[in-house]
Amino acid sequence: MTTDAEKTEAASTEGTALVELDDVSKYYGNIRALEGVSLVVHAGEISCVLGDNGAGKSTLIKIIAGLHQHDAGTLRIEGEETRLSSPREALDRGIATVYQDLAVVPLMPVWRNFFLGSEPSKGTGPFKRMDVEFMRRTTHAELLRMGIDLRDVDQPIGTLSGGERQCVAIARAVYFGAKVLVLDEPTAALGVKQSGVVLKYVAAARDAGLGVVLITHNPHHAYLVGNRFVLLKRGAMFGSHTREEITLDELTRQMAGGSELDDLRHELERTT
Ligand SMILES: Nc1ncnc2c1ncn2[C@@H]1O[C@H](COP(=O)(O)OP(=O)(O)OP(=O)(O)O)[C@@H](O)[C@H]1O
Repeated sequence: MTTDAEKTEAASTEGTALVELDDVSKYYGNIRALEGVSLVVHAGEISCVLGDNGAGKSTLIKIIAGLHQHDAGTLRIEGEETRLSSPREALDRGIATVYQDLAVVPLMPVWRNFFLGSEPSKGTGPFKRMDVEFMRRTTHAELLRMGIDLRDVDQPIGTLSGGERQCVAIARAVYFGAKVLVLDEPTAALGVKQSGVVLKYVAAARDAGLGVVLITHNPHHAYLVGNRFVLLKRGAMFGSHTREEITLDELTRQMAGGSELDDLRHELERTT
């Protein structure tokens, strides 16, 4: 029997990838942050990047988000080879990044955070004629569309749980037209229940046709929603699998597989 994830993958892989990293490397001086890393992100799919501390996950995000440029290899966006020179350029090309420490203003209402940067007082872009009631209604409706019924959008966003704040940030990116969502450890600081809420929300964004890059160190979270899995360690890729190619047990084993022993050996070699 074909699962929903398999059907989504079969349909989406027919088109050009939204984002593709091919054999990408990045160095900070002598430090190898990434070497020979490849990743593909299709519409309607979640590509997970797994790795422990120092694996190169943040560096990979920064290349896709326009904060850093790669030193070697190729970045393609919708088939076109490119280098992103700023976060603004990444956003303009439909790539929205939601960082773990969300850029929200805790004392501002949820709806104001949702529309931050596009309020009527600033008169920017197509939103200059928006009124407050419209923004309140839209914030509520957009969250509800993805399965979150937030009754009071006037409450300060700081009163929401970490998981709910993540969902508001994701809903905002979707509403403002992102094609690709890059999520930096969205469940890292959350308990099981809140992680479930966020992962369900991420899957809803995927099902709405977005391509998602999910950065995580948790193979269970990745496997619950992911279509592809790239495994990083000390900047190098040590595995790249589609969902059909790997079981959760195998993914967990590969992530845990001798990692402590490897790290100890690495430290020993470095210091002797
Ligand atoms: N600006 C920088 N200058 C020098 N070295 C850096 C810089 N940023 C990252 N590094 C190094 O590059 C490597 C990869 O770091 P990166 O932050 O991308 O890993 P990570 O997987 O995100 O780690 P973590 O989960 O701990 O945040 C590490 O060895 C790190 O020390």
